[in-house]
Amino acid sequence: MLKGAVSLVTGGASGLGKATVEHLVKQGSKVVICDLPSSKGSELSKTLGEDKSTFVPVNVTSEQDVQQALEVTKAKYGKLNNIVNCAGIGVAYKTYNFNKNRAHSLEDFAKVITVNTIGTFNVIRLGVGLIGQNEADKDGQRGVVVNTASVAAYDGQMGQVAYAASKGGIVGMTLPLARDLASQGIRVVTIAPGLFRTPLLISLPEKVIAFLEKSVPFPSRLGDPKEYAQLVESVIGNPMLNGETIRLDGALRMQP
Ligand SMILES: CC(=O)CC(=O)SCCNC(=O)CCNC(=O)[C@H](O)C(C)(C)COP(=O)(O)OP(=O)(O)OC[C@H]1O[C@@H](n2cnc3c(N)ncnc32)[C@H](O)[C@@H]1OP(=O)(O)O
Ligand SMILES: NC(=O)C1=CN([C@@H]2O[C@H](COP(=O)(O)OP(=O)(O)OC[C@H]3O[C@@H](n4cnc5c(N)ncnc54)[C@H](O)[C@@H]3O)[C@@H](O)[C@H]2O)C=CC1
Repeated sequence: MLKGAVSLVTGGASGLGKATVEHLVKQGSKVVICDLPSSKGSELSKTLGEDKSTFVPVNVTSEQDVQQALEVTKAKYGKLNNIVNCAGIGVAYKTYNFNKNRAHSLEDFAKVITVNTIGTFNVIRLGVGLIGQNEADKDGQRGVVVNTASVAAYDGQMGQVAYAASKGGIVGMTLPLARDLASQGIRVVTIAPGLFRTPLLISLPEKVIAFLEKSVPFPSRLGDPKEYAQLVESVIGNPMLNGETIRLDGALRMQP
């Protein structure tokens, strides 16, 4: 399924995106790594081999950047089969800080929605144009889009109002996207990870990580980003998975 395929991974220079890039390359896909210019995407591509992977500096919120990445994809590999949206950010502020009489800044809220929700949609709306040019396989399929939400879309903790809203937006757009793109044989599936050992997660205070880790019923540990990449492969490989969000969380339900 992945042998000979071409995949574009946003946020591909770190954490879940990086593990996905490495896994897809191992399975025989060419991969376009899209991440911020400041990221380590270029080094990653060199390590994996520049024939198998290409880094394109991309801010997912920019139409021009995403178009540029699609042009590079077409010029270098001739087609696009899969998009995996991993780029994302978070902030941790309560809705109102009653100690300082200060409301959550609207700028912070908007920033998270812009990168996580609008950025994800921006990449999909432009990228499916290229996927749609593929010849359909015998099942009528032309390609697959995999998004990354979070369990915070369902049980966001205090201080996660912006992040949870941004991820809820991704969960909410999954079915209408799948419906919009069905006529072209493009599937859309979202993964809602629990807690994975990535630079984003380990930037939380150690105490918080230890508490969160213990709250995962089984296995009671942080997930390995490779386990996320393994699910991406399964989603791409299973033609009946569509329009759905899958929790990947060891049965975690986060506490308030
Ligand atoms: C990554 C994934 O996808 C998976 C996950 O979800 S993993 C789970 C991640 N969970 C989180 O990140 C939890 C986020 N929440 C928190 O960290 C905390 O609830 C919190 C920091 C937001 C508040 O902590 P707290 O100690 O209960 O609140 P509080 O004492 O009111 O605020 C602590 C500090 O937060 C900041 N703060 C809180 N509310 C704020 C606001 N509305 N505006 C600006 N700053 C604020 C301030 O710096 C404040 O310090 P001061 O009191 O000195 O001003
Ligand atoms: N680590 C975890 O436990 C969980 C992570 N997630 C989600 O998984 C995704 C990946 O997260 P991690 O790998 O943990 O984080 P990470 O911080 O390791 O990687 C995120 C990558 O996205 C890139 N990025 C950020 N803003 C961007 C933008 N505007 N344009 C292009 N690239 C941008 C960053 O440069 C970084 O390389 C995020 O969407 C995150 O919200 C969801 C649930 C749990």
